[in-house]
Amino acid sequence: MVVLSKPAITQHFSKPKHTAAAAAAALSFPGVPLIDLSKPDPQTQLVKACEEFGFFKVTNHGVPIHSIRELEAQAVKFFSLPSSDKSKAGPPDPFGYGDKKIGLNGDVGWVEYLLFTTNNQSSYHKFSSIFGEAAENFRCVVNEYVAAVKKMACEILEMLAEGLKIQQRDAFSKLLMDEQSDSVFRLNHYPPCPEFKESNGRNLIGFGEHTDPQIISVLRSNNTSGLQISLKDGNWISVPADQDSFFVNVGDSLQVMTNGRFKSVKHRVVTNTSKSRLSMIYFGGPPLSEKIAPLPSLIKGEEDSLYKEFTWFEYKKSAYKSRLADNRLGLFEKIAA
Ligand SMILES: C=C1C[C@]23C[C@@]1(O)CC[C@H]2[C@@]12CC[C@H](O)[C@@](C)(C(=O)O1)[C@H]2[C@@H]3C(=O)O
Ligand SMILES: O=C(O)CCC(=O)C(=O)O
Ligand SMILES: [Fe+2]
Repeated sequence: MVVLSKPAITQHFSKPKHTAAAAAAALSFPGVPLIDLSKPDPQTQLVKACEEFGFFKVTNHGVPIHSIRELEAQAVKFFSLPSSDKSKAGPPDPFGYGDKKIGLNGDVGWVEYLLFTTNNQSSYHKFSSIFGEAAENFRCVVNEYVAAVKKMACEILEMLAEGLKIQQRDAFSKLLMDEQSDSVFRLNHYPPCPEFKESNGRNLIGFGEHTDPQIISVLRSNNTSGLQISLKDGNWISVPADQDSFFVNVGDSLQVMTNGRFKSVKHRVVTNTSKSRLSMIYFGGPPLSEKIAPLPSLIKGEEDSLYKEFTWFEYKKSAYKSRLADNRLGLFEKIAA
């Protein structure tokens, strides 16, 4: 277990709402779709999971265990440093170390984090002042992990294209494979939050509800729970932690490219009262100049495109002006006649 020092509570954090309806929904939920990548033909299962939940869990993923362990060790080492050292790797503008403040528009969470680009290494400069020569080691460990997770993400995207009967198998994966792919890597550390244990049994928000803007997100965490997803009826479901598996989210861009057939899942993280949560997320995005629009083969019969075409640059620019919980795709939806 990762046990790191906890920061003082200095700000007001919202609390997730718990209702009887949410408890009932949790009881009827069949569980997070589980896809074993070593089994033949997971295409149909993958498509179904993306349509129903926009979220699934993957086992037999092929990401080397040593790569996961080394990255976790580096992350624990970094987040254990004194705040005065960690803040030298900030601010997250948009890459670097951040503490409690998420984005630029007033969102806060019980979380500290590191954000990196994956296609240019400039986000590592801030590290050299803290880690010295070890910064190079940190960079190698992150690069090795990201390469392995990106490979898995591309394989999943190719199976999804096959499952959707898209002629071009790499219609989605080529965007992540592109040298200019605007992908992001994030390490999140949620310190335990015991101060509120007695208040009313509820946990605070670690990372507020949102959808991910990119094509696909691949998340791995330690064995501390906290991640929740929103079902279509709006009820929240806790995702049991599993440090040996990966969790995959459909992002807004994939929802658009599939003309709304796949759902960009709303998710959030609640804090744990006694254990710290450490998560590592790869957000696979397209090049900035890429035009995002529904693939023609996915617009059925008389159906119209639900979205106006936009470039990833345009989407990102508007996303970074939004609050976490905003419906970022709203601006790009076509108004039904
Ligand atoms: C409040 C914000 C943080 C965020 C940029 C934004 O303005 C809206 C989207 C947020 C999000 C969510 C998914 C990823 O964690 C992230 C890196 C991304 O691409 O979009 C974050 C952004 C962030 O933390 O900078
Ligand atoms: O840390 C987690 O488990 C999820 C965080 C998340 O959704 C994000 O960083 O976009
Ligand atoms: Fe997210």
